Amino acid sequence: MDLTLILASISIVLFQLYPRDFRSRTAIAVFGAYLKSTGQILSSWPGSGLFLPFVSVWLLQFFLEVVWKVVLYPKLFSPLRKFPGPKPGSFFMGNFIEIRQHPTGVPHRKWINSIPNNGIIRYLSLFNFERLLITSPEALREVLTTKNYEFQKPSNMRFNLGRILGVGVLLAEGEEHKKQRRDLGPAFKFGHVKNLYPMFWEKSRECVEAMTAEIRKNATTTEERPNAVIEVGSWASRVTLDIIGVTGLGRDFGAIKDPNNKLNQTYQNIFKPTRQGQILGTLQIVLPAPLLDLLPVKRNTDMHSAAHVIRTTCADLIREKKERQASGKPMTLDILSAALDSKAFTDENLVDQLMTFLAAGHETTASAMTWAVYLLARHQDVQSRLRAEIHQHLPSISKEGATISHSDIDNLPYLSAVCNEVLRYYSPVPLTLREAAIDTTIAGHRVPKGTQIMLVPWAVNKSESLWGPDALEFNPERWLPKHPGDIKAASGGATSNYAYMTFLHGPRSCIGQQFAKGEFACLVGAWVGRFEFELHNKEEMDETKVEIKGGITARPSKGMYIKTTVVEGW
Ligand code: HEM
Repeated sequence: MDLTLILASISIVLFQLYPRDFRSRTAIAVFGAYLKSTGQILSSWPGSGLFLPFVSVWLLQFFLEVVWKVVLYPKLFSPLRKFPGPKPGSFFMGNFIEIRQHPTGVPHRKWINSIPNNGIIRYLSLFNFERLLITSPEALREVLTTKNYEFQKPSNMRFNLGRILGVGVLLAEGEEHKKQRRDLGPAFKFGHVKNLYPMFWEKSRECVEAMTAEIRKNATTTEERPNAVIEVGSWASRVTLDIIGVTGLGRDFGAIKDPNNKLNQTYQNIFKPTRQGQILGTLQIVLPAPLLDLLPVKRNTDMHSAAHVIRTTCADLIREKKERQASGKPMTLDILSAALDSKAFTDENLVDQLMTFLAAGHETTASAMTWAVYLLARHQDVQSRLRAEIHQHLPSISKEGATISHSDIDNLPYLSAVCNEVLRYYSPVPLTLREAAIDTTIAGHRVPKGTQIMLVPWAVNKSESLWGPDALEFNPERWLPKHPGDIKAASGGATSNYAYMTFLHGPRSCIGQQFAKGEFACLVGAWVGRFEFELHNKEEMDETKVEIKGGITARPSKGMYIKTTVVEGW
């Protein structure tokens, strides 16, 4: 038999066994070149050197691999073909074009509500790479809880996030993750978080006072009450950065006072959507992220210098805190102090943990605040009712020194309902992914190692089969008990807790969930108590007119401009 044919057959087998192994392809090419040089194969080919045969065999394998992976496997052989899914829009690019044309998670939402399925929808990404969208509580429970460690974060995601968020608990896997989660647990327990509410409130107060001052300064109208158009997203980022600074790390970054604060600017730059960022993100579907990171382009240079600023800030914070500890001064109530007390982390690892808390703990809540203001501006009735509750039950924010406790905030039913509904409707993290670390099953179906699993809060949180026919409506009422003992209200009337994916579930759910909910409620309470919000751009009453940037968190790509009026006397 022709040896070329044998080589090609071996290649196909190896491609299946080692889909990403360039070494096997190279080894076969070397072997092929050797056989050619000894005259055993391709003897009619011109030239006697090794280079040309090596390149030819290498390219032949590459070509076969492409044909196998892009056409034959996904279209004819994959065991995942049995799952229902959207019709591919393109022969080579599957559903990728539709995904690119819409904000992250929006096509998935359409599919979840239009494609009958039993918990899994399959679609195709660029070059027909397969993706499984998990849709039912049973399948979500398996991926997130019972088989949690069988589904890990893909390596490109780990690399990308690791640059800015550090390799802390968010990116650890397996036993290492279990240990880190256990050691950090006490700092995030409600028993600790509830003591942070007065600090959340004090920072919220500082923020509304600074916003009020800016509105009064810019109010040019002759209207009775001072108002101005402000970009709420940047205020949200500044206040949440200061809150995580004080309550998480024991340092006031001063971003509310100074919009040009270096750390704030650094985060703004890296979370800003850029064309280069998008192109690099797309290339990662086919190329390893560490390779792309070597390209000398502006996006990479920006990311490297941002990582340096963030890492240095965190290392300084740890040094200061340790000096304080050594000098016997009383320690503050923050998460870093709790982590130091646990003595479970090396300084280097603590830097990574802090980087995680800083980014994961402020961009997410800032996104939630931006969407809260947008939704309240669109729903004036909800806004007025919420303000009435706040004015009736919370102390005036003008009173310096007046403080609140966790129960003052958590006992306001309408505030809780509005916050839950905002977090359901515009989940700050629209989509996250996992990869099957071993051959496994979901809902009894075989899922091969390496399969990409999509967890999409923007789809599941609005699934009509889980939330009912009004899933796509903003309706805080769903979180209020309809009658005494109505326990379904606690899950917004959904059929399962897994319908609410904002913080995920299971061992890898958001460790900062209680923190985030308390902080968010304090901020919403303070902002809505002090301001009335109206859309500046009336076109945005139609939510499809708000351009949304993709990325780790979802935010309006051009900012959220809101006519903000000061409510006097509170
Ligand atoms: C509204 C605000 C927030 C939302 C919507 C949110 C959402 C999430 C989500 C969806 C994850 C899982 C990501 C994944 O595994 O792919 C996560 C993980 C995490 N979040 Fe949050 N988060 C919020 C606020 C916070 C805050 C305030 C902190 C810290 C103070 C925090 C710290 C973390 C950490 C450390 C993890 C990793 C947990 C682990 O893997 O064990 N988050 N968050």
